[in-house]
Amino acid sequence: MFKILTLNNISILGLERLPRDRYEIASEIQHPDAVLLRSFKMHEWEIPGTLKAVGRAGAGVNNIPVDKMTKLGIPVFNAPGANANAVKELVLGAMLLASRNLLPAWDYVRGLQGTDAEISKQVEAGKKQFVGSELVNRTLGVIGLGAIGVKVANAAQSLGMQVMGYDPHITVKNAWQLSSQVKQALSVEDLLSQVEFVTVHVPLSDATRHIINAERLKIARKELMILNFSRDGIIDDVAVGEAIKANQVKGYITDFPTNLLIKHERVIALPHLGASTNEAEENCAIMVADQVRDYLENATIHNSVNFPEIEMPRSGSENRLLVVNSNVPHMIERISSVISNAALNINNMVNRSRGEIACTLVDVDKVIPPSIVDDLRTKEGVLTVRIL
Ligand SMILES: NC(=O)c1ccc[n+]([C@@H]2O[C@H](COP(=O)([O-])OP(=O)(O)OC[C@H]3O[C@@H](n4cnc5c(N)ncnc54)[C@H](O)[C@@H]3O)[C@@H](O)[C@H]2O)c1
Ligand SMILES: O=C(O)[C@H](O)COP(=O)(O)O
Repeated sequence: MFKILTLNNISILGLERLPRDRYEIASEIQHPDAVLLRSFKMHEWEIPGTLKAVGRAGAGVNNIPVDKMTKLGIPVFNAPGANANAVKELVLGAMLLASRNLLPAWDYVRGLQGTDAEISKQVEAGKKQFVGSELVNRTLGVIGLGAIGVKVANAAQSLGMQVMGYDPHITVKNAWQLSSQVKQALSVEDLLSQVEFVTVHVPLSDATRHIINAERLKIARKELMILNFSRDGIIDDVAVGEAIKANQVKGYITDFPTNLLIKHERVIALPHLGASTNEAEENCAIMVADQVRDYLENATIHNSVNFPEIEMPRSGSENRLLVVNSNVPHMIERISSVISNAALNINNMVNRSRGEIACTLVDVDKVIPPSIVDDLRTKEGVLTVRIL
């Protein structure tokens, strides 16, 4: 029986992928084999010795101590692209909210009083305060052309916007999916100097922290509208506040409210709603539950942010061994010597590495004695060993 600890609410459709005869799932459980989470901040969380896998039902993993997990030999899975459409739709909605002054207009209407005829009169008299502008022909810059950025760029293009994109690490797959009408910016500065709207879709890292800052805002086109549906910290909120005051920036729409900007009249702050649709929650939970299950049962690794992709079809042999080890010389030699000393014959074997980590998956001809786990654990470089 595998024990799964949920650190956030995970869609039931995802949890149903883990059969109850083999999985015990709870939000409080001792000695979990895996955790499933969304935005729970795991950095201060005490990692149980039994933990074998972490499944993030979403895209961003900055809430997870990924480096620490790697050192412990624990793969972290996420759900790439599974909530991208939800974010794309909210970004489009946010641009429409801002460019048509919908929030102040709504506030105005809610304050109206009188008979229907009087309200109608006030509507016609008041509407001139809320004249907006259309998105067609407006310029949008997209920083980060991954699962979300590509969808945002293509959708904005199809609404008639002129779109520029910046992503020095764009994948071939995403480049193929990007509309050929999207122009390539050569730098963040190049992009900011040309666009009226900018939206960021990058993970939070040292390289992306404050990717829009005071320096860059000085170069930006006047009256820039900034959208942040990525993460708190990617935009320098203090610099944006100052730039709004100086009329360099027209407005800021963020999914990550802070005290500084929460009540600012030219800031629209939402409660981290980007991925909060039924569809996205279900897609993410299903994807990550399937991946964690396949890892626990077969040692298949798909969509891990810190481990290599690995898969070896079951050949009828149920005697499988997974060794997670440091990616250093002589590991295969050490592992195979323990296996041959136990008089086991290797039927199939796969070894894959990524950065400092390697995984060795071995199917053998006989039942694996549990003592082999202890033998392997004593070998230099071995991080974790499992019989599956
Ligand atoms: N608001 C929400 O609810 C919500 C929902 C989903 C994702 N997100 C955030 O959005 C981020 C992106 O999600 P995604 O699914 O598109 O991820 P993704 O991995 O598919 O795309 C990220 C892209 O950013 C690019 N990138 C990295 N560093 C860059 C840099 N310095 N400059 C320009 N581009 C850079 C990468 O090359 C990649 O193409 C997530 O990491 C998460 O933080 C927020
Ligand atoms: O990175 C993500 O996928 C989003 O920020 C969604 O976070 P959530 O799952 O907590 O809504």
